[in-house]
Amino acid sequence: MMLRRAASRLPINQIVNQSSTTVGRLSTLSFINSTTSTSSSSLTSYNNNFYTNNNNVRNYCQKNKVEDEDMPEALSSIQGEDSIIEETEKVVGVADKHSFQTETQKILHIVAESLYTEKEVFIRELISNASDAIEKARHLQLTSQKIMDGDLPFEIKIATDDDKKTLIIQDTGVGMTKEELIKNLGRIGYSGTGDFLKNLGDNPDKASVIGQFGVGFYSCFMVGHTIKVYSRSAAVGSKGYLWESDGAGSYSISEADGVQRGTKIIIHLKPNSYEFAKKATVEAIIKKYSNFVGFPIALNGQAVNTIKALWTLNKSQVTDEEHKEFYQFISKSYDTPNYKIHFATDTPLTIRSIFYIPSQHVEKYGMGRMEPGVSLFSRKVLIQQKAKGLLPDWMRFVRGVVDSEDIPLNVSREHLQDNGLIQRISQVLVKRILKTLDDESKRDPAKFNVFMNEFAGFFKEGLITDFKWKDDISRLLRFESSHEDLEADNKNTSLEEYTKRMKPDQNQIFYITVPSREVALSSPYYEPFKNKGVEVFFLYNTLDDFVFSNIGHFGDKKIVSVESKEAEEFISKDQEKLKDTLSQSEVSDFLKWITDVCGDKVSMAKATTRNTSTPALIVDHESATFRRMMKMMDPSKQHDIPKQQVEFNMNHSIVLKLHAQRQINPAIAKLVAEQIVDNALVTAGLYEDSRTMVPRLNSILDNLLTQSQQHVNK
Ligand SMILES: Nc1ncnc2c1ncn2[C@@H]1O[C@H](COP(=O)(O)OP(=O)(O)OP(=O)(O)O)[C@@H](O)[C@H]1O
Repeated sequence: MMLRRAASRLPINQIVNQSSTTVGRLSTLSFINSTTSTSSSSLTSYNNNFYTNNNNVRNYCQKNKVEDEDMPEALSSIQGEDSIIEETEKVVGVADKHSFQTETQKILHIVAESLYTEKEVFIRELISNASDAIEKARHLQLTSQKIMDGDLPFEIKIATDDDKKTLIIQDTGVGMTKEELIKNLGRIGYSGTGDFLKNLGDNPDKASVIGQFGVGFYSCFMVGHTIKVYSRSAAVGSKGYLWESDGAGSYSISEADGVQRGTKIIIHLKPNSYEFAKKATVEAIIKKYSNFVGFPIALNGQAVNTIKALWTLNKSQVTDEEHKEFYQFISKSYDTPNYKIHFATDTPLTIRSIFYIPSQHVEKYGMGRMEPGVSLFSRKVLIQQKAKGLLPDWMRFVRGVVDSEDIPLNVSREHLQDNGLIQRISQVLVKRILKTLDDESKRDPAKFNVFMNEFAGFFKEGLITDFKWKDDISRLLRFESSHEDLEADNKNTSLEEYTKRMKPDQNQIFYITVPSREVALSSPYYEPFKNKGVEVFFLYNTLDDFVFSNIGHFGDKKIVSVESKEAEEFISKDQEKLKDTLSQSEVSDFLKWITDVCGDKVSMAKATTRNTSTPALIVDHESATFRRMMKMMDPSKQHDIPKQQVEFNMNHSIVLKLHAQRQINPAIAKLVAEQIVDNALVTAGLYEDSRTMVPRLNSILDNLLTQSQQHVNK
C-alpha cells in the first residue's frame, strides 16, 4: 500500500473521474483504499534482515546519532566533498522522441497543479521512489542475484545548486532499462513498484516498499520546467540512459555514458520554485518527511537522516538512552520522559507506535493550549505532523509517533481526522495508553502520584469531555481523602483503593468539596462521617465536584456528596435515637416558627437525625460549585439562591435557648434564628456576600452587651 502522500494528494483513478469538473484544488476528496495489508511482524523482520545483511547500512543504522569520532562506514562513505553530486553523464548518439500516452498528457498538468496541497512533497515522493529502488536492489542481492556495481553502497544523495537553480536526487537502487523508462515514466498511473509488490507475494520485504500508484514521480513537474532522469538498471550488462521531458506531452530517451547503477533525477526549477535550490529549505523538508527512511541520505555531502525509526524495532532492541534521545528529538525538548509506551499490534490493525509522557507540561504556566504531539507515519514516511484526531484533544500532552500501513489515502489533512480508520486506530491507542498508565500506577505508586499531580487537569478534561473513557480515566485519578493511614506528604488515593477500605454496610463513595483540608476536617457535614469512621474524599478543586458528578458510579458504588440526602440516610440509619429534650409539639412549634420568621430563605425546617455539633445544617441542596460555575457561565443572569431545607439539632444548646427566647424576647430570637440560618448557608458554601449579615450581627452584639450590662447593674 502506498501511503506516504495520504495527506496531500488524490489517487489517480479519482483524478481521472474528477478532472472534467475540477475547480481549484482537489482537496476534499477521499480515497477508498483496497490494498493488501502486509503483516507487520514482517516490518520488524525486514529491519532485522536489513541490518544484518547490509554491512554499510548496518554500521550506520546501529547508531542513531552520528558522532564524529566513530562515524559509521555508510555515513562516512556518503559524506564529504567527493560525495557531492552533479551532472557528469554524457549523452551518446541521438535521442528517441516519445509521446506520453494520451491519458498521461491529459492529466499531467492536473498532477502538477492540483494533486498536492503542498509543493514541497515532491521531495518526499522522489526520496520514497529512491528508497523503493534501493529496496528492490537489496532484494535482488539478498536473493543471491548478481547486480551491476555490486559494491556500490545503498544510499541516496541529494544536491542543491542555487546558481544553476537545480535539484538533483540520486540513488544506487535498481535503476531502469530503456524499456522500463518508457513503461514507468511514460505512462502515468503505471507503477513498476506495484508490479514488484505483486511478484513478491508474502515476502517480508514487501512492508518496506512505499510506492504503488504510479503518480509520485510526476510531482516533480510541479516545480521543474525540465526533468532529466539518468538511469542504469541493476541487471548486469545494462547500459545507461537519459530520459528527459518538459512535461508538455513528449519525452526523449538517449543512451548515456558515465551513468552509475541506479537513478539520478535532475530538476531544472521553475522561477516560482527556486527555493528548492536552497540547501536549508531542502534539508528542512527531508527532515520533516523522510528523516526515518531506512537508507542513508546525504545533502550536499552531509548526512541528513541521522535518527533511527525506533518504533519499527522490537521493544527489546531499544535502550533507555535511545528512547530519551528519540523523545527529545521528536518533542524538541530536553527533559527525560516520565513514561514510554512502545506498542505494536497486527490485529485488528497494523500499528507500530511509541508514546512518551513528558515530565511536565507548559499549560500550567499559562503558555496557551498545547498542540497535539503525535505524528502519523506510514512505513517510516511522514503523513502528518502533530496529527489531530489521532489521539483525543485532552491527550495533547502525549508525544510520539504512530506508523500504520492500514490508513487509506486521504486528500487533505482536514479530512484525515474524520476518517473512520483513524478513529479505530485512535481507540486502540487510547486504550493502550490508559492501560499502561494504570499498570504503572500499581508498579510505582509514588512516581505515578507525582505524574498525576502534574497532569490531572488533562485527565479531568478527558473525563468530562470524552465520556467513553470515563471508567478508564476514573481509575487513574487521585484525590485526597480523610483516610488516616495515608502518608503525611501524600494524602492522595484512588477510587479503587477507597472501595477496598469501605465499611461492610457502605454502598456509596462519599466526598466533600471544600477549599482546604482544614475546612473539611471542621465541616459539620464531615463530622458524622468522622464519628462513624467512614472515609470521605476531600475535593479542593472546583472542577472536581463536576468530575465526581460525571463519574457517577465507580463499579457498583454510587458517588455521593456528604451534603446529600443519601449521605444523611446513610449516616442516620443505625444512629441511636437522640434523647429529645423538647416534646414533640414543642419541636413542631419551633420548626413552624422558624419557617415563619425565616420564610425568605427556608422552604422547610425539620429536626435532624445527624449527631452534629452545629445547631443547623442546609440539606439536600444544590452544590455550591455548580452554582459558582453557572454564575461564571452566565454572569448576566440573576442567580438567586433558592429557599433551602434546614435541619435543626433540637438538642443543641443554642437551639434550646432560642426556643426559650421566642417567648421572652421575640425580636432578639428572630435575629438569632436568621443568623443561625445564614451560618448554615455559610457552612454549605452558599452564602454569597457575608457583608449583608454585618448589620444583624451588630444588633445581636449590641443586645448581648446591653443584657450583660443590665446583668452587672442588677
Ligand atoms: N528512482 C527510481 N528508481 C527506479 N525506478 C523508479 C524510480 N522512480 C520511479 N521509478 C519507477 O517508476 C514507477 C512510477 O513511479 P511513481 O513515483 O510515479 O509511482 P510509484 O512510486 O510506483 O507509486 P506512487 O505513485 O504510489 O508513488 C515506479 O513504480 C518505479 O517502477
